[in-house]
Amino acid sequence: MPTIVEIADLKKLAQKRVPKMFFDYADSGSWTESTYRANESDFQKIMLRQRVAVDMTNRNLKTQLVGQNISMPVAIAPTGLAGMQHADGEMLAAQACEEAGIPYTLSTMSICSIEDVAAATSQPFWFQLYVMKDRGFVNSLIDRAKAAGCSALVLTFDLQILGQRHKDIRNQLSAPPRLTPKHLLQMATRPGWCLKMAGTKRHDFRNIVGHAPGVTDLSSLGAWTAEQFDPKLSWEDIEWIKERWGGPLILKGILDPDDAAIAAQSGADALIVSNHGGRQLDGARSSIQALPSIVDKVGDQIEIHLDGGIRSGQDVLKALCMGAKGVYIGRPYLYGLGALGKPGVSKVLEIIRNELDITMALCGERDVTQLGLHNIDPASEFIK
Ligand SMILES: Cc1cc2nc3c(=O)[nH]c(=O)nc-3n(C[C@H](O)[C@H](O)[C@H](O)COP(=O)(O)O)c2cc1C
Ligand SMILES: O=C(O)C(=O)c1ccccc1
Repeated sequence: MPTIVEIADLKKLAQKRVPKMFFDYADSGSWTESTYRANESDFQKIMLRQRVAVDMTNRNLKTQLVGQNISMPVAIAPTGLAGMQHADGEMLAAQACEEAGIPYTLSTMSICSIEDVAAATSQPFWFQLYVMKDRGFVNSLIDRAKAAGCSALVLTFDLQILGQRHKDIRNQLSAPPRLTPKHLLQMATRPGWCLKMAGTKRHDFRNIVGHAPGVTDLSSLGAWTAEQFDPKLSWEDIEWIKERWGGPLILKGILDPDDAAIAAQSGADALIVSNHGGRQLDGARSSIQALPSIVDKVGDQIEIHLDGGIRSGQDVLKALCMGAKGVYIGRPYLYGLGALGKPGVSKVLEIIRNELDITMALCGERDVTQLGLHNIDPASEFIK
């Protein structure tokens, strides 16, 4: 077993353990992947101010997101097909989050169902909603999330149609799902993964299979989902969703200050500055570059979260200094899951927590809620 020091170590291990088409699915962005790369590399353009001779005892990482107490300002981002990185992936990741005291967000496109994850945990988790054309089905998802005790709804606004994903197309990982000889070969070279998958009944999109009309197997599921994402989704839809849901609502996928201004008036409790991890509009700016103009415009009106490119506790700190109240991690937790299952996700959270704590102390700060632009070197890019 290699020594695991940073997130990149878990990524290497996941690549060895997860069949290629599923590792690539998690690891890729859309088209040329320039936005995906910028999400990560733009964090390097921000420099921190080193301060010394400050009392570093009694440091605090605890904070709140949408009024809920959490042990550090980090949540798990919703990711479809997480259960393909590791058998029962969604249940295991939710358990790791529960132990770490941070929110887990379950994707609409999950392998395990809302009810599976509720049965595997004892603390509320968050649910991410995709608005489908079949509004009856959307209503039933909202009702099921409520019944399962979910404590926030994350409404994704940046996937009315799917971005162009070249790696998925090359790997033939597209609707309708079909196993090719190449897929079988990729799985055969990952026997540990196969054994665990053979040991679980949860192989399909259980939020959908058995709940959506006419979806009975993988092939009818592919046809149904391919035509279900709603190209007519609009700001007006927030109203009926908010009313039916009745709890904290978080709007995900805002990158432009003009959209942020509308989002701030929409009745949502928070927005997530996000480009879907560089998986939708390739060529859009990175999340961290987009953050300052959105904070400027609506920071006093709505709680602002961010995701995209967070690969360390230091990245978390930079996002907080620039005005995000909390961040989400997508790929890092998927790497942990693919590498080691639940202990891998716990390890990711432990690494990030430790890096955040040490970086904060070396910046001369003791409380994560007190970070701000005063901790950023004014010579950094994206800083006015
Ligand atoms: C494999 C994968 C699947 C994803 N599926 C969803 C999804 O089902 N719903 C959603 O709102 N976002 C989805 N996203 C986007 C993430 O929620 C998040 O915005 C992104 O991963 C953040 O960037 P990061 O991976 O660099 O942390 C997905 C991302 C990945 C990598
Ligand atoms: O892959 C994604 O980013 C995503 O959001 C998604 C969309 C449709 C099915 C599964 C995942």
